[in-house]
Formats: sequence, structure tokens, C-alpha cells
Amino acid sequence: MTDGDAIASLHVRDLAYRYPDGNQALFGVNLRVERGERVALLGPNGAGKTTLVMHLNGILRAGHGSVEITGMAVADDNLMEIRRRVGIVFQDPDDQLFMPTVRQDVAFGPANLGLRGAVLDARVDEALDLVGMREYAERPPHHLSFGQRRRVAVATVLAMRPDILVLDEPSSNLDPAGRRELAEIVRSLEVTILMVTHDLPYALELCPRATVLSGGVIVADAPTRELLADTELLAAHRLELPFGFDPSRL
Ligand SMILES: Nc1ncnc2c1ncn2[C@@H]1O[C@H](COP(=O)(O)OP(=O)(O)OP(=O)(O)O)[C@@H](O)[C@H]1O
Repeated sequence: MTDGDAIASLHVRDLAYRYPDGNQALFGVNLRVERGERVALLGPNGAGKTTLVMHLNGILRAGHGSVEITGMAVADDNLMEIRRRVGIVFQDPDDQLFMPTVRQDVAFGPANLGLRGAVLDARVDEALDLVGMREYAERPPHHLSFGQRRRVAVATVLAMRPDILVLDEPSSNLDPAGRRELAEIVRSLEVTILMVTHDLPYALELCPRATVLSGGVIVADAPTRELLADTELLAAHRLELPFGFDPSRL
């Protein structure tokens, strides 16, 4: 097999989508992400980022075009496997944590896949180790800090051993230490990552490649450093580096 034939983690082709109320959110999105890549998905409010993400695990179904996850097209008869392959960490960890203990929350997905006993325990420990939360396994999630809950939410998804991890605004509401800790975790993971964010420095820090979705189409796809140095592009799509950000860091 040559490189060109390698199976992409994510392959979106010509994806268009119109909400039932007639509002068209995506107008032919093309995006290919290779295994192990970390890609930032940037774009202004209302650009279609959430709509695109909701197609990756079949919450929304392509009006036109297709989505493939490691070679498998998202379709009605494989949604369980697609949802194992695509782990989405939503912005609010409380959307994902609902069991009495951290361990039970992280075990929930793999138990649904049929894992039991020592195999399940090992899977949970592995996921908690990846996010540095093993010592909190028996604690109720609602007793943890926001940053710790976000790490547990990441663990619930990693416990499924996904092919692609989608992080929706991972740095939101984190203090500087929490931000740095999560960045270290993300960098240590070997999984393919698609990171939806308005936090351009965080994208720069974690994702070598960035794409800009605007008005329902991908308008840029380049090394993050180059993309963020394009002031015209940023201005045209309402993307702003923080005040005082030192451009020589680009
Ligand atoms: N359920 C819905 N019904 C109709 N239109 C919707 C619905 N959800 C989103 N939209 C519209 O689709 C477009 C894309 O929205 P989407 O939420 O995907 O953008 P986004 O890039 O995630 O924005 P943000 O950065 O604000 O989260 C917007 O015009 C939005 O108003």
C-alpha cells in the first residue's frame, strides 16, 4: 500500500447540510485527516463547526456527500461502531458525567461494548492514567474541580479506544494551570485529534495543522503557524489573536 492509499482517520467529502427549518449550515465541506494528526478546526460563530462535528458520529446525517471514519462510511447500520471510533468531548463535562463515581463513568462506555471484570477494570485504569486521574477513581465526579471533570470526560471517551478524538473548546473555563495540564495530556496522546476552538494560541500550541470553516465551507487549511500569520485571512473570518500576543511566536 502506498501512502496515497492509506486509510484516513477522517475523510469528509462534499458534505452539505440543511437544517429542517431550511437553514443551510454546510455547503460542500472537504476534509481529510490522517492517522495521528492533530488538526484545529477554527471559524467564527455560526460557521458550521458544531454541525460538522455532529456529522462525524452520525448525530446528523449527510444531506449530501459522505463522512468516513477509518474507512467506514457513517451509515444507519454501523452507528454503534462509528460512535466507538469517534469520541467527542463536549464543552461541558457535566453533559458527559452522570454516574456516582469517576470509575463508573469511565466504565460506562466499555461496559456497553461488553467488557467485564478485570478487562474492564484495566481499560478504566488505562484511560484514567492517560489523563492523570486514577487516584480520583472512587470519587463522585461532582466533587471534582471543573478542570478535573473535563479530564474525566476525556477519559470516558479514551476508554473506548477511539480512532479519532474530537475536542470541543477544550480550553474553555480552564485556569492557566488547568489549561497547561490539559495541553500536556493532549500532546501525550497518540490518537488522531480534531480540536474545535476559538482559542488560537491553544490551537498553535497543540495542532500543527489548522483549518478554517467559515460560512459552511473550508476556506483555509495550512500549518497552524502559517495560517495564524495571515492577518487578512484572520480578519476576513473574525479570528483574532489575543491582545498583546507576540507575533514573533508564530
Ligand atoms: N438546530 C438548528 N436548526 C437550524 N439552524 C441551526 C441549528 N443549529 C445551528 N443552526 C445554524 O447553522 C449554522 C451553523 O451553526 P453551528 O452551530 O454549526 O456553528 P458553529 O461554527 O459551531 O458556531 P459557534 O462557534 O457559535 O459554536 C448557523 O447559522 C446556525 O444558526
